[in-house]
Amino acid sequence: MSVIRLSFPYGESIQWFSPEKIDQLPKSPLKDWLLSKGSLTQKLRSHCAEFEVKVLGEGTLTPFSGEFPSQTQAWVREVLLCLDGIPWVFARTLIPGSLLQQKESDFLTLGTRPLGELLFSSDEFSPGRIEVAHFTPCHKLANLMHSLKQDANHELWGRRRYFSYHDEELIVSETFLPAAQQLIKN
Ligand SMILES: C=C(O[C@@H]1C=C(C(=O)O)C=C[C@H]1O)C(=O)O
Repeated sequence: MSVIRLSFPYGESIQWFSPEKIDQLPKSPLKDWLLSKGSLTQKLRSHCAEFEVKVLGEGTLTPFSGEFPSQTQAWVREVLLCLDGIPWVFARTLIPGSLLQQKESDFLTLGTRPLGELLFSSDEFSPGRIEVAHFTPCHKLANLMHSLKQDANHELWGRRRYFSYHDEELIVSETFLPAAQQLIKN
């Protein structure tokens, strides 16, 4: 894992669309996973005996252009969500400094606890709109797939959710890795 941490951040600039703008969403059940409103952590936990959050890295970075237009810097957390040792989801969360300051200890001490436990444990955060992306990973995300022995040429489906906290907003993107897409299909 330490080698993997060296390449943080893995995220890449992706084109996100609101679901109704995508003419070909995947069939269910993958479509249901992409559009599900509750905690992804909870959903994932019900599909495995052992759930683990592997933190790839955290830090203050410049968002990609178009990723968080109102922010020049954001606190970024990238993790792998693993089910029975198999990485199912690459998640990338962006939190603006103004929100981080208000909940600093919560976010900075998360460690390997899932972010969902924080976002869904109180009504302080409200889940908002969902966007969807369909892409083939390139650069470091492709290398990460390769290091995880998953097909780096496999087209991936991801979703991006906005959570509001008073008048602030954070963004959580979750990409379903090839292993997950295979297992969800069955
Ligand atoms: C937002 C949630 O938290 C999950 C956990 C994350 C983390 O620990 O960084 C990131 C994305 C989510 O899949 C959720 O459970 O829905």
